[in-house]
Amino acid sequence: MTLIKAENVTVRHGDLPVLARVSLALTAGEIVTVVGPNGSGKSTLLRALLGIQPVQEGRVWRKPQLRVGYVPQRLHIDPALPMTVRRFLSLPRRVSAPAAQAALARTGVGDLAERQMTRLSGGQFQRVLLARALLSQPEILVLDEPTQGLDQPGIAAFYRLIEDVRRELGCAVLLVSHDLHVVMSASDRVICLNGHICCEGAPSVVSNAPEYRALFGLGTGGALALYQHVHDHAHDLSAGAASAHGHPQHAGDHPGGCSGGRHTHSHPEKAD
Ligand SMILES: Nc1ncnc2c1ncn2[C@@H]1O[C@H](COP(=O)(O)OP(=O)(O)OP(=O)(O)O)[C@@H](O)[C@H]1O
Repeated sequence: MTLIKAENVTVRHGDLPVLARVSLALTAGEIVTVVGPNGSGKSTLLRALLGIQPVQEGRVWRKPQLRVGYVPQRLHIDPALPMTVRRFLSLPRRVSAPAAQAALARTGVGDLAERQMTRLSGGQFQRVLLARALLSQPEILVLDEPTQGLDQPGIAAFYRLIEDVRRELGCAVLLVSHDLHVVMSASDRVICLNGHICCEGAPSVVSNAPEYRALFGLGTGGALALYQHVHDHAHDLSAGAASAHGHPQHAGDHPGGCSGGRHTHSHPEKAD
């Protein structure tokens, strides 16, 4: 079932073109990650899909009465304003104590209900935000860089939590992330954005796409190999062998950036 669909969406901030003719569809239950350089329009895309960012061209369709849990990229809590975690969960809508406690327990911070928001660590803060997003029983969780500021173990733990939540609730997850190697292990689908969709598809396909490599380089490709490359086949390095792995959708006629250049089928090895 399709939850959100964008067709040829173009967004400008004033004169600045930010998104050009972006089309995508999000399906129930899938984990989709948007990757791309700083300023490539990731947050703008999420906001456009949620209907909080006007689009200049194209259209966005959302399933009627779609329940969304959204964690924005930035959430400023005034340090001068005392606010417990429990109270934070009741903003803007009041929730019952058992519902709040269940959400906190689900995200692993059940003991923090009375803690001041400003006293939380980065990882605890993100888990509280996720707990708040879960209160609406979302059909889709939309998370904008949910692991910013976390260390590597914290990032990995957070992604495991998201996968658990997805499995239990059956919700879709759309997230923006710069944690490329974790993204590749945890996503069903990756969308590589740079003002337009450069490439998209299964992680194994995108990480080998020239457009992706043009943006993120081969260094990341090496790290990705640890996660996603199951080496269960013999290599035929002759011309044309590349097609055996499938290639992502290309959106080759977009303006600005993401030129893939020459396509060589580089093939990272599994480190075993
Ligand atoms: N409200 C706004 N008004 C004007 N320009 C904006 C606004 N929001 C974003 N922009 C510009 O739009 C472009 C895309 O911003 P966006 O936040 O969507 O990128 P991003 O890919 O999420 O970046 P990052 O990875 O740094 O978070 C940037 O050039 C940004 O400066």
